[in-house]
Amino acid sequence: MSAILNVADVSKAFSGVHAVQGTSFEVEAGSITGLIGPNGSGKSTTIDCISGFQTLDAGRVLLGERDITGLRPAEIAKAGMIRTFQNVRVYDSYSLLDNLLVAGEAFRDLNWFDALARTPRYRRVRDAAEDRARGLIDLVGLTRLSDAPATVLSYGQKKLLAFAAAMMAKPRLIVLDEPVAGVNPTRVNEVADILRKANATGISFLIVEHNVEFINSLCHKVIVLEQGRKLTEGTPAQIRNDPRVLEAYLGIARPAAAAAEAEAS
Ligand SMILES: Nc1ncnc2c1ncn2[C@@H]1O[C@H](COP(=O)(O)OP(=O)(O)OP(=O)(O)O)[C@@H](O)[C@H]1O
Repeated sequence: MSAILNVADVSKAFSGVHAVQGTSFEVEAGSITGLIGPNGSGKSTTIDCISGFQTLDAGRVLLGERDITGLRPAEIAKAGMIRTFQNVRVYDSYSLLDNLLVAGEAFRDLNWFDALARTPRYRRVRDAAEDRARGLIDLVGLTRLSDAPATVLSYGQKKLLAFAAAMMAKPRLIVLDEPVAGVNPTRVNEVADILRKANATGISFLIVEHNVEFINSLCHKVIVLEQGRKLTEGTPAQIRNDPRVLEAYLGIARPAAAAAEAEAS
């Protein structure tokens, strides 16, 4: 399988704090990959560096074949990678539909005359964008609210809207920052199903999340960070049974035999 994202030896420090130290990993095309680790292990800084919201001190980031190191977030988004934020960003006074039309920059290539005169070109662009937006609103299960202002949505629903907005631009890779943090636990499986459906349309995902159960149920591969470095990576089953991961999370001393076995692997 080829990589949609290749992160090579990325480092970032903040006035002496080594938030990320020589981290390398890949996201395979078509996969859902999880990025986990204890508080302060460098997850947010890593995805900030990948998506252009932080400059790298060292390292390289490839999106498919393209070197995106040092590009600005808007350029990276144009190249096909969209990143969402833990704090949801939606326009409360806009309808769900308008939120998606704005996010998808549906009218970017139209001039003022097209818009003012409602030219056939304008109508074509608008209809295509609206069809896509309505499809995505269906995908996230908010159909009955499409024309309501986003302010009526619950926090979890706003996260789903932000996710639909990220999909508007037809990205190849979406980086999700804690998609189920603060979401009602009864709704977490629904979010997982929505992400699986989106993944089935060909979009790859890199997901930062504290909810390890959610990550294990969803991801093909999981990368574990600890103190700014990659501790390990593997399938959810491998990660679940890795004593080093348990130790990183709980800070517990591992039995000598298990530690030796983990180091030998
Ligand atoms: N802007 C900043 N200025 C100074 N230090 C920072 C900054 N951003 C992150 N750090 C530090 O870098 C380290 C990694 O932080 P980061 O937020 O990337 O970890 P995280 O794994 O995302 O944590 P959490 O799970 O708590 O969100 C921490 O020690 C943090 O205090």
